[in-house]
Amino acid sequence: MASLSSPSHCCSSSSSSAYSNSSSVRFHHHHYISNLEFYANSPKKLGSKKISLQSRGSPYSNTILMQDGVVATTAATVENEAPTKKLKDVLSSASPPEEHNVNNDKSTVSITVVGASGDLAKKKIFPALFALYYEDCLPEHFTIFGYARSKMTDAELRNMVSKTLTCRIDKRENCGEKMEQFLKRCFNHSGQYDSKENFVELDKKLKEHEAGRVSNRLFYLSIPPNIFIDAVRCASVSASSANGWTRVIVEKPFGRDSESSAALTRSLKQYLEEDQIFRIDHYLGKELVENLSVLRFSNLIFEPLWSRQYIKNVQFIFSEDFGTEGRGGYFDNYGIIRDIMQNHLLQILALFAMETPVSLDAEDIRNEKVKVLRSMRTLSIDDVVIGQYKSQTKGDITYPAYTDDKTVPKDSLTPTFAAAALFIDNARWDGVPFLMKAGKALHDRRAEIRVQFRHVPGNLYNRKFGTHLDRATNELVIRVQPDEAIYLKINNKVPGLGMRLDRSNLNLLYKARYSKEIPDAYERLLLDAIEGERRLFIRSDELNAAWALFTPLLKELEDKRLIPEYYPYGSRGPVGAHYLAARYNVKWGDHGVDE
Ligand SMILES: NC(=O)C1=CN([C@@H]2O[C@H](COP(=O)(O)OP(=O)(O)OC[C@H]3O[C@@H](n4cnc5c(N)ncnc54)[C@H](OP(=O)(O)O)[C@@H]3O)[C@@H](O)[C@H]2O)C=CC1
Ligand SMILES: O=C1O[C@H](COP(=O)(O)O)[C@@H](O)[C@H](O)[C@H]1O
Repeated sequence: MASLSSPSHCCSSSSSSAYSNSSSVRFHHHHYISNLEFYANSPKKLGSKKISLQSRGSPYSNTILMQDGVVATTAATVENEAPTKKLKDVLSSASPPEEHNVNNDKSTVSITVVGASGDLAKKKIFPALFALYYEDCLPEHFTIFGYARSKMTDAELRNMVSKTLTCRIDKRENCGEKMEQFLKRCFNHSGQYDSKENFVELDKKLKEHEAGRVSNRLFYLSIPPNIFIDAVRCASVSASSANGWTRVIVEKPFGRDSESSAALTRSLKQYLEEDQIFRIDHYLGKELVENLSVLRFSNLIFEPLWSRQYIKNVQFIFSEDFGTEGRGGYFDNYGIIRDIMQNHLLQILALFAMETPVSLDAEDIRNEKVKVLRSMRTLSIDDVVIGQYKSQTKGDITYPAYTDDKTVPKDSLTPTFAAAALFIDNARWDGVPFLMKAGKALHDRRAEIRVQFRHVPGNLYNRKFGTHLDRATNELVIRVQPDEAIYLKINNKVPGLGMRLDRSNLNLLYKARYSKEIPDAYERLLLDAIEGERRLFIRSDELNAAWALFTPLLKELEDKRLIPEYYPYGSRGPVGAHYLAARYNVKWGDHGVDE
C-alpha cells in the first residue's frame, strides 16, 4: 500500500475502484510478483510452475505459467499490459507466449460460503456480501455459492438469504431491486464437506458461471473447526481455480492451544500456501480498531505520549449483557479466555502497542504486531481472575446460570469471565500493566480501550481535586462499540469567578460527526479478502506467538480445575477483578462515576 488511505473500501465512491478496469489500476515495480510457485503435480495451488502478478488491492492477477520452456500468460485486466510485458520480456523473450484458454478481457470472482445453512453465514456473511453489492464493491462478474449438507435448491437458498438482508439505514433507494439482483447471483450446491466428488460437482457449476473468464475463487469456511481440514482438502484438490487465485477464509477457533493450533496450521499448509489462508478475527475489521493506527500515527499529539513515560496503564474491556445461550456446546470447550482474550483483545493490544511500521503494507504491520506479542510475558496464573455467571432473578425474570444450558455439563468450570494483567517487556512499555477484562452475562454490552495517563508532576491544581488525585489524570477512551466514540477526559475550569476544576470529555462521537452508517466488520474483511489485502488477517507466526502467551495458563487452569468466582447474571462481574487491578495500582475505567 502506498498511501495512508487504504486501497480497499473504494467501492463506488473511490476513483480507484479495484473493479473498475480503468487505468487507475497501477503497479509499483516491487509489487509485480505476488508469489512464485514451483510445485510439480502438487495438489496445492493449480498450475505446476506459476508466477502470479498481482496489483495490491486488486482482485485481478496475471499468471505466467511456465511448462517445458513454454510461457503462457493470463491477463487479468485490459489495463495492466505494462507489467505483463515487462515480465514477459524478462522471462520469455525466446518463447512466443501461448494463449491460455481464457477469455482474457474479464475476471470473475466466485465466493463459496461453506456452511451456508449455519448461524454465521445467515447472520453475518450473506448480509455483508449484500452490503458490498449494494455499495458497488463487488466485481462486475461475481457469483455466490452456498455449500452445505442441507439439501436446498437455489430458490430455497435465496429465500433463506433474503430473510437476512437489510438495506443501509441511510440509503434505502432501490433496495428491493438491489436485493433481487443480488439474489439472482446466489446459487446453492448441496454436498458433504469431505467429498471430493461433491466439490468436483461444485467446480463444474463454478466453471459454468465463470464462462471462460479468469477465475478467482474465495471459499469462506463457516463451519465447525473439526471439519475445516476435510473441507480445505476437498476445495483445494477439486475446486481450486485453474487460472486465477484461490483463497480460503478460516474462522476461529484456530485450535485451542499452541499444539492444536500448530497442527491446524500444518494441516492447512498441506493444501494451501500461507498467502492463500485468510484467518479472520472480526474485531480487526471494526471501524474503531481500524482507526487506532490512524489516531496514533497521523496525529502529532498522541504518538509522543505513547509509552511508559506518560501512560500509566491500558485497559481492554469486552462485555456482553447476554450469556452463551444457544452456543454453550461450542463455548464450553473454549471458555472466555480463548473466545475473546487470546484473539480479539490481544490483537487490539498488539495494534495498540506496536512500533511504527515501515509502511502500511500488510507484512510491515504484521511484523510489528508479532514483535509486540513476542516481547510479552507469558501469562501467570497469579495475574488472572476467572468467573462464571450464576442465575439471577430480577423482578419476574429469572436469568439462567451458565450451567443451566443443556449443552453444558452441570459441573463445568469453564470461565465465562476473566480479567488478566499482561506485560510487554520492551523499552517502550516496560512496567506498564495492560489489563484485560472479558465477560458474558454482565450488566452491559461494550468493547473499549482505555488509556490512563500518569498524573501531572507537581500539578498546581492538585488541591482543587482534594484527595482524588486519580480523578485528575487524563484518560483516552476508544469505544469500539456500541456508540462508537473516541473521547479524552480532560480537566478544565468550571466557568465563573471561582477556581473549581471539573472533568470533561473532548468527545468524537461517531453518530454525531458522521451520518453514514458504519460498515459491519465482515464487510470490510470480505472485501479485503477479495482484494487480496492481508493487513487485517492473522499470519501464522502471529497466531503462534498469541498461543504461546496463553497456553501455559490455560493448561494450568484446566489441570488444577481452578474454581471460578461466581457472579450473578447481569452484574458487573467478580470482585476479584478489582483486587487484581488494585495490585497494580489501577482502577477499572468502566466503573467510575464519570465513565
Ligand atoms: N456464529 C457466530 O456468531 C460465530 C461463529 N464463528 C465460527 O464460525 C464457524 C461457523 O459458525 P456457525 O455458523 O455458528 O456454526 P454452525 O454450528 O451453525 O455450523 C455451520 C454449518 O455447518 C454444518 N455443521 C454443523 N455441525 C456439523 C458437524 N458436526 N459436522 C458437519 N457439519 C456440521 C451445518 O450445515 P449442514 O448440516 O447443512 O451441513 C451448519 O449449518 C465456526 O467455526 C464458529 O466457531 C466465529 C465467530 C462467531
Ligand atoms: O468471536 C466472537 O465474538 C462475539 C462478539 O462479537 P461482536 O462483534 O458481536 O462484539 C462473541 O459473542 C462470541 O462469543 C465470540 O465467539
